[in-house]
Amino acid sequence: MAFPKKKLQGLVAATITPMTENGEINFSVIGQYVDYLVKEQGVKNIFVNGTTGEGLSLSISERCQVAEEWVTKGKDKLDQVVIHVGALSLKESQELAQHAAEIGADGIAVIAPFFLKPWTKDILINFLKEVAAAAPALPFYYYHIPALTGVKIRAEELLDGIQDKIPTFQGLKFSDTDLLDFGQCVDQNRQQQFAFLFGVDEQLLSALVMGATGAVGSTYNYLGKKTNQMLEAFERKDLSLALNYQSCFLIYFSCLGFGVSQTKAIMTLVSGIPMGPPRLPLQKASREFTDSAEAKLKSLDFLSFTDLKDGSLEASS
Ligand SMILES: CC(=O)N[C@@H]([C@@H](O)[C@H](O)[C@H](O)CO)[C@@H](O)CC(=O)C(=O)O
Repeated sequence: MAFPKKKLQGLVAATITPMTENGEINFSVIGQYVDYLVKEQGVKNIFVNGTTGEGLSLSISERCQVAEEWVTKGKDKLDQVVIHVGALSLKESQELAQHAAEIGADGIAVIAPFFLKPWTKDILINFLKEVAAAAPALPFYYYHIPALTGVKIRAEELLDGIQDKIPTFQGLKFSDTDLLDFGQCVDQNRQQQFAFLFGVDEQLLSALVMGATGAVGSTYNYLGKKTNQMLEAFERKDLSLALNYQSCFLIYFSCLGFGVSQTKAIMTLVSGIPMGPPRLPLQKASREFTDSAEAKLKSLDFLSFTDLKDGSLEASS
């Protein structure tokens, strides 16, 4: 096994899947999207076909095509492309994992199956192990998102001895607000070189304090540059500056809303790249939402939003 590649750390954008107004995938803007992330947001790692990417709402063939497009367009531009391959069917998950390996992805991630659910740690591990075995040369990440899967097995419990069962296990994507569970994951695995990637963007600063080594999230598509400034402030131990950032994020952006539909609308406004509507059962963000988001972003003078270096995150207008 050619492990480890470079450890996955820093910001990882959970990519949106751009769609046309007819609900087809709009592959034509993915190249532009890669350039936007790298050049405008300073984000060089991506997480494809996850929650934000509506991975579970795409067909298997679409998921493969989307993964392939990101890997192809990201070549020599992105550092790491991790593909989410979780599915209700073990066979489909394995197929996606194999495909990710064939196209040269840098890692795979899997959520717990959420219809017929694994009720114990051992059952969940067995499922994950079978998926990981389909791509034995790829780093494997467990994607913990209990609010959406309904699988409440604590991540700390799952991680206990996981590498004995899944030798390719490289880290955890933790999309939950239980910072005690997250902190225990970090604390009890200090000897391992696992990646601890936090997935609740509005709580990232708290997770950094608990030992997060990186973050995966939807907002890094359009707030990557600002969040990188927060990471730098944290690194320099300038906590008041870092806190300024996180508070600003909460005050100014929480009111816009963070669902996939809203994320698509905000990303379209901020990047100028059309993300289109989400696929059913999600609904397109309302006109009222888009208008008020646009007004809000303008009032914040978003793109020239006061930089962290002056210690203030007040809107510049
Ligand atoms: C439930 C959800 O979508 N959570 C997002 C967050 O980035 C979330 O959008 C953000 O914290 C704002 O609430 C990520 O954890 C999901 C994610 O990384 C993904 O798209 O796979």
